[in-house]
Amino acid sequence: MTPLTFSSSADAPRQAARLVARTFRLDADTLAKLPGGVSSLMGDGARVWLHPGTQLVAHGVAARLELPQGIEGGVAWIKEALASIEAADAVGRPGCGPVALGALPFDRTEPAALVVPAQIVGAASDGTAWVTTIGEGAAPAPHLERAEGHRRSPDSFTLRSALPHEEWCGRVARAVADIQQGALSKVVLARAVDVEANRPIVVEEVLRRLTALYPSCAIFHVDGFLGASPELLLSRRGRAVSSHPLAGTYAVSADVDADRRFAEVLRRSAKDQREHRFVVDAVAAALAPECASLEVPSEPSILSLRNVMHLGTPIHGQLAEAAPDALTLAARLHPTPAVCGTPREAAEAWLGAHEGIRRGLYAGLVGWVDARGDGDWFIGIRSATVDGARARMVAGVGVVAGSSPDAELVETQLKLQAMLAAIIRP
Ligand SMILES: C=C(O[C@H]1C=CC=C(C(=O)O)[C@@H]1O)C(=O)O
Repeated sequence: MTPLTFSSSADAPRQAARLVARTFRLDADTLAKLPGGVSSLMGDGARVWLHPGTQLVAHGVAARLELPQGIEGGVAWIKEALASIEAADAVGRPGCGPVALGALPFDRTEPAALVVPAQIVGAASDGTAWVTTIGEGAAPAPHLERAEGHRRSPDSFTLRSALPHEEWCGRVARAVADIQQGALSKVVLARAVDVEANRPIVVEEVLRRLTALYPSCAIFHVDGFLGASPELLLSRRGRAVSSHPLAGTYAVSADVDADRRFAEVLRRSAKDQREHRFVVDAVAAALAPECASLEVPSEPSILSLRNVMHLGTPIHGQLAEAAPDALTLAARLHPTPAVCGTPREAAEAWLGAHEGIRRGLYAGLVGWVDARGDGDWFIGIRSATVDGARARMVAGVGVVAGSSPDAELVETQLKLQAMLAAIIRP
């Protein structure tokens, strides 16, 4: 069946009213047939969202939600369109009922789309699991067969930096010089590495490795764009809102004592504190007008991953009564100085002139929103775009006064480890 297409126009809710959604709880017998949980159902074509809070594995498309003017053209209509779908929801958890899921580009004006999947199998952290199906006129019967079939992974790879190291370091030096001249205070410069394999990359396997290596992150896959993001841009559950901005990075070793010392170095680094503060201030300033209360710790804490540790500040608030949905709030925050820079317009202009890569979905928004306005949106970092036997991995670093080009190059290499370890298995 051809999916309905809604675009950011007044008739989206009328179109949505043609759809019917049904959500029911998965019983113990059904769950016993899925020993890996809902992730057992992710084949290569599935849209996947695996986070300790909420897991969603989606198949098919009931509707495409198009944003021809990008998120700049407005996203509030998406929640309204979801709310006008006729829904029978026997579970009532965040992520149940109609959901819009996907990835949105870094560039706010780039045309974008989300989908309302035809089927979503979901799970909450307490083990409650459900299936939602959506169709035109009637909700179809669910398909809960496990994805079978084994495809041979590639065993030969070539890797190439999109820019030679010296050239990329030259751009970091240029950014530092422009910052010293006062043109801007921070810019996040990204670097791409291209992979070519001898056989198509098996997306499902990459996702399984990411899940094993980065269990605290949001593991995602949407049409070849996949990754393990540690950075929560915005989560909304009823009136509760949270964000976890990250910036400031150090290597992680396998030695607990060494890591404790590294964490102390990172905490005391004036350069990293500055780089971090720009992000926290921007997130807090954008959220404050929507909140009845907002808690912003005065000092960052350490978020430790397998390859790197970051300075992170967990921000929590209670939204005002009329506050918008999760996606609208996330779109308002984007792009934060964790992925763009400060001031934002100057950083965007600098990147347009000097970065030399098309970011696409890298450092954009990835996540979901439901018909109540609840949702999770992470920043699409620690990610790659896979197309058959090719993949492009991208990693960026925050450049401020005092940044060293060589150290920033090493930092991109550390960050790239996340996707390298998941994709390159010769
Ligand atoms: C832009 C990226 O990371 C951001 C998130 C955490 C720490 C960062 C940093 O220390 O530069 C970046 O702001 C990336 O991984 O591509």
